[in-house]
Amino acid sequence: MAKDSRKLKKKRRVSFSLPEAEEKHEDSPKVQVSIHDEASYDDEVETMDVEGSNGLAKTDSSDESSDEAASHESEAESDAEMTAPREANGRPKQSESDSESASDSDDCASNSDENVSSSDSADESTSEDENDEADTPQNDPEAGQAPPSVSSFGEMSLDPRVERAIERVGWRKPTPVQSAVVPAALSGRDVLVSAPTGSGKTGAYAIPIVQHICRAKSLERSGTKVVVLVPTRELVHQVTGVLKALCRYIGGVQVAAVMSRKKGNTKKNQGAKGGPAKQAHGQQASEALTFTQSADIMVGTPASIVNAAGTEQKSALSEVQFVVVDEADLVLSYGYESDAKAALAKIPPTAQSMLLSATLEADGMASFRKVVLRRPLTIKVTTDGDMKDGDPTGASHYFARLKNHKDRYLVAYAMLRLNVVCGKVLLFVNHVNSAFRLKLFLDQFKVKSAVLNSELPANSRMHCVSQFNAGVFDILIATDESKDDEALVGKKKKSGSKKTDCKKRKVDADEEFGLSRGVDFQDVAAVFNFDVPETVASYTHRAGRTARAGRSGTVMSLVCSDKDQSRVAEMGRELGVHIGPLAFRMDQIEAFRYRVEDCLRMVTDAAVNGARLADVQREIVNSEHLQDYFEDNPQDLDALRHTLSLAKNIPEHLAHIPSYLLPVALRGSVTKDPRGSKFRTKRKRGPSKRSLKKKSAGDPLKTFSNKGLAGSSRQRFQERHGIKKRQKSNPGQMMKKRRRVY
Ligand SMILES: Nc1ncnc2c1ncn2[C@@H]1O[C@H](COP(=O)(O)OP(=O)(O)OP(=O)(O)O)[C@@H](O)[C@H]1O
Repeated sequence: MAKDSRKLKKKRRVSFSLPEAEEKHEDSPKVQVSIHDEASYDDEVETMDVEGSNGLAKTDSSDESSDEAASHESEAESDAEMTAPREANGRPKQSESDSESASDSDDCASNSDENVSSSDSADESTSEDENDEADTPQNDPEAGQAPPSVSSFGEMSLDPRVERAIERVGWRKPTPVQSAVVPAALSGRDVLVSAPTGSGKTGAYAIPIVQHICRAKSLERSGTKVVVLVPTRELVHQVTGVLKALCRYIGGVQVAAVMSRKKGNTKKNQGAKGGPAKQAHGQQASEALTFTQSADIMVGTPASIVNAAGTEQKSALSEVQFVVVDEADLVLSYGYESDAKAALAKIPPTAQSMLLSATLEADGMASFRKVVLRRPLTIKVTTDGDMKDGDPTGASHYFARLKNHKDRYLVAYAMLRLNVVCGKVLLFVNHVNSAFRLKLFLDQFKVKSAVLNSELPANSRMHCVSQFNAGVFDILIATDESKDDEALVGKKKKSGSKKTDCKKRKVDADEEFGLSRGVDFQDVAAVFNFDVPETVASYTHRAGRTARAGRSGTVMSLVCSDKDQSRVAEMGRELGVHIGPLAFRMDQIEAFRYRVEDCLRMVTDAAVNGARLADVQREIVNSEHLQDYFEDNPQDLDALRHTLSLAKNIPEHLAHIPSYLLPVALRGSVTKDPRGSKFRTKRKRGPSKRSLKKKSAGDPLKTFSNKGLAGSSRQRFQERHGIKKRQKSNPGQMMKKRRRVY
């Protein structure tokens, strides 16, 4: 029967052309959205092709008049939509235990037996709550069908306040994933979404959530209505921000970032007060728990949601109607598993669910979707292979094969200090120590960078991300510790040892830390895998921090062994992405090896530990919690400040680069002042006439100065004002000239 139904799969293709203004990539790759409807008897697959890289803001509003009519029609119906979270066919989902008992027969979710069994439980539930029944879309005979995708926000029949908020956020057109997912979610269907990193998945679930809240508010329902589960605190903060922005015009909506204190994490969560997180949420970690009791929307990690739910029988989550699991493959597997299960168990089984990730194929997904979703619409956004190098995000992938680990620092020096790479750069390492080693190394060349790692309090981490996004500094070194666990766990999973997986996760410093997953770093020009990631998922999510929202970007992996190289190649194959060798001549930067290795020698283990300590001390000095203490004990504050000032004592001379060391290809591209600060951009205006005169009189061995980024504007300035490039006074050349003349 199941086989027969699979044969009935239909394919529909809809093409959208893209508005010129939004076009960011030169080539116009196709984004394919496929919708697989498990509830449909026909097991229908609907496929749409959308032109445009990453699909961001790239749909058009063709056939506007008919769309408008449809929109008005659906506006009239909208009151009857989006309220009670139910199955599309009007049947509530089975409870977890039910679903477990049914799971044997669930292997093929499209099988018709399952439809029948669900239908029985639906009848029971509808009689239980007649108010809900009146609001559900399930009375609509069409509700079981996959709703058609739309090409504009206007066609989504959204509340005008939500539309206004979307406009305010600056989203002009839905991304392909939003075009397909929002109507499906608004129709009351459970949805399983797989779409590339940076494709706008947050909006795809945030819009239906906010629309749902609008409706619930008008019915004056109290209690928490929506729960969003994410794996890390960074994402809690980010997603809360998006939801708050979309709720901007809806009065009295409370969006709570649930940042509970966890065993062993208390100090971290108590960290620096007054950072952006505090300003954004107005609550401290401990207070958030009380606040969330009445919040309409709760965003949290599985553990924090479990804490917030409390232990009483009628938990704070008993009224939840809508549950979203972002980064679902991670949240529903490995070390998060037990907390996620506990959190979902507290949510009524009738709640509508959405599961999303860029890497949904990961192990363990199949079993969890049975727990969370009932006959969902599976929406997958991919490219058709026309995309540059096959990467759905539009990033270019390279690897640089190096002889040894030290060479990575030489390459980092060339890339960052010699401006081979311009713009914001994200460097991923696998361990905290490696991160500080790299930072101390760059510090010596006065290249400004920051380290983000699990040792920092959550507020400080978020502050750091927002500073990076604001362009206060351009280079961020991120530890991607979570990937180790994933890799380890993945390996162990294969060998079937589940218990060790959970244990491994529990010994982590802050298991709710993670930067490669979901964090919306803005305008990252390049991602460097300074340490090669262990898993394909880790590679995908790291790479996904660049080339977001339709932009371009570069991903570069520094590989130092055959093993690393074959692992990177393997990852490329699995992802369907071409990871090519970087055309980079090491001999061109050999001249810097001596100073690079010299600096590396200075970055001893003691220095690394000192830097880690200094980081913590800085947090203490800035902590608002300790302000009272410092007022009573100023000598302690002075002592800490003194220690910190010593840590900054870095010799000046290495920041300068003698021009004779520079490879010819890079001459003119290196600035006097190292990159890394937004203040550097002041120099882009080019030198003044006075400084030009001064520099032109310099000797040939003088420190390389004020060229490169600034030099190009200098050239433009010179060309515009007819200033001739002065010949360098090379005594040897002068002699030749003289000989020629005489
Ligand atoms: N409709 C839209 N138009 C323009 N920009 C958008 C739209 N929707 C989302 N964006 C922007 O695209 C960027 C990426 O969005 P988002 O963080 O939701 O991606 P994602 O798919 O969740 O990525 P990841 O898998 O890494 O979590 C964000 O900066 C967001 O503001």
